[in-house]
Amino acid sequence: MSAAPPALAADPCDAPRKGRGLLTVEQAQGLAAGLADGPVGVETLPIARIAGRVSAEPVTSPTPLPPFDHSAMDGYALASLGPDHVVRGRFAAGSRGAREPLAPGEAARIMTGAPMPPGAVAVAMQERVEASGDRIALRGPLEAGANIRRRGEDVGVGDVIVPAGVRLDARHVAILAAAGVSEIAVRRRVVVGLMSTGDELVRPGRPLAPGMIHDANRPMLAALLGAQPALEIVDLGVAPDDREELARLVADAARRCDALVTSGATSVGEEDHLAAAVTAAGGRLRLASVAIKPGKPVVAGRLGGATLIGLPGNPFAALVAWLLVGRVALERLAGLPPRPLTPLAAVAGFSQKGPGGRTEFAPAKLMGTAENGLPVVEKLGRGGSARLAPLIAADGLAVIAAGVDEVREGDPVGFLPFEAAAEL
Ligand SMILES: Nc1nc2c(c(=O)[nH]1)N[C@H]1C(S)=C(S)[C@@H](COP(=O)(O)OP(=O)(O)OC[C@H]3O[C@@H](n4cnc5c(N)ncnc54)[C@H](O)[C@@H]3O)O[C@H]1N2
Ligand code: MOO
Repeated sequence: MSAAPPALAADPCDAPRKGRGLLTVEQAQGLAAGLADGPVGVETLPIARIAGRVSAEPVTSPTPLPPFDHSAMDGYALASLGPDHVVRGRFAAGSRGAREPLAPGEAARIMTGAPMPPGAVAVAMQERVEASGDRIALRGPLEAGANIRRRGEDVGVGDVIVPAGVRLDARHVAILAAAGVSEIAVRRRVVVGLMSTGDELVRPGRPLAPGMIHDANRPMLAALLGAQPALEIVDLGVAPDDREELARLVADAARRCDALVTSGATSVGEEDHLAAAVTAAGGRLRLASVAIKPGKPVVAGRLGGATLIGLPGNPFAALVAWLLVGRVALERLAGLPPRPLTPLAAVAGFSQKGPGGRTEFAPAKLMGTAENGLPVVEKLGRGGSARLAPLIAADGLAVIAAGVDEVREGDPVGFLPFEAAAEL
């Protein structure tokens, strides 16, 4: 976990802007999280449908696990630790167990998972026993308690088996099922509206007139977010570069969504109408310049009950701004604790001048291991926030810290694997 985000004004939109300076990533994350309206509501789901959702409350176990003392091995339950025993009785998993205790010198045939008969002090694996008729001899010494799993040794009654605010996966389903819990309270899906802005944008599949390009950002974000069960995606299409129409569209979207993620129109051009449109629709926002390269211009705001995140139009810039800043708002809405993306320590397999005041993110591949044991990162492509091809061969992003003057081969850099960024 990185340091806590800086304290925010009651309404982060009112937070003072420090001159024309860039926000650090942590400040921008604090802004995005502060704008989100707290976690969404709660619903109860059967455990078969909770994978990928977020737990809303701690779940305690109504039962001890294991529920009774039982054998961890196929073998013999022994009433004493001496070498020789007479075998009396047989217990398989699912058997109700014995009423009469074993007496010293007695043993019972027992299978893995069967309840321990009263009077038994250990289980000998059958491989460690010489059996002849109804008598067995141990091949070696055995400690008291050997191969017995005790009632409650894994989970006690009332122990928290699933904390609140975790993304649920197969592990959680397993422990809930084992404890006999069939349904739990989870956060409802966060409804996320995706909108691209720009008169030049055409849906993929349609032909391009002169000056037009295909919309890449909305399909990219839909793929990134649509795969997450904690989210419900609403495709809001492409909005034109028209202030009034954009204001109407964002106002309508804010009524239907918990979060509205747009791309384009964040910058200073004459057709960059997002800020004015949100304001005209009655929203509040902060135009932030974040110290990341690419992805610097980000709009964060609130419109009605919705959190608004406006990403830059260039697709690679939109991706980086999403991963570093926008994602944090959805984490908060989903009821997850902040999970900063922490780059892995690596060394540069390249040389370049430093990125100046912004932390640089570049498509990159891991290429072997340096003498110091750290992975070597090779940058791909020649940079550029509009280029997508270098991402295809990349395994993740090279991270070059703001303020570094020059990077030489072997210098420390960060590496952010794509897998680490795939979820909220
Ligand atoms: N004078 C300045 N110009 C620019 C600045 C600046 O500081 N001063 N910042 C540059 C940076 S950095 C970025 S990033 C972009 C951000 O621009 P916008 O967010 O306003 O985005 P647009 O102008 O609408 O588009 C930029 C670029 O991206 C293409 N685009 C937009 N949406 C999509 C989409 N859904 N799929 C694919 N491509 C998209 C658009 O056609 C433009 O080529 O501003 C710089 N300018
Ligand atoms: O930083 Mo812009 O976000 O370079 O493309």
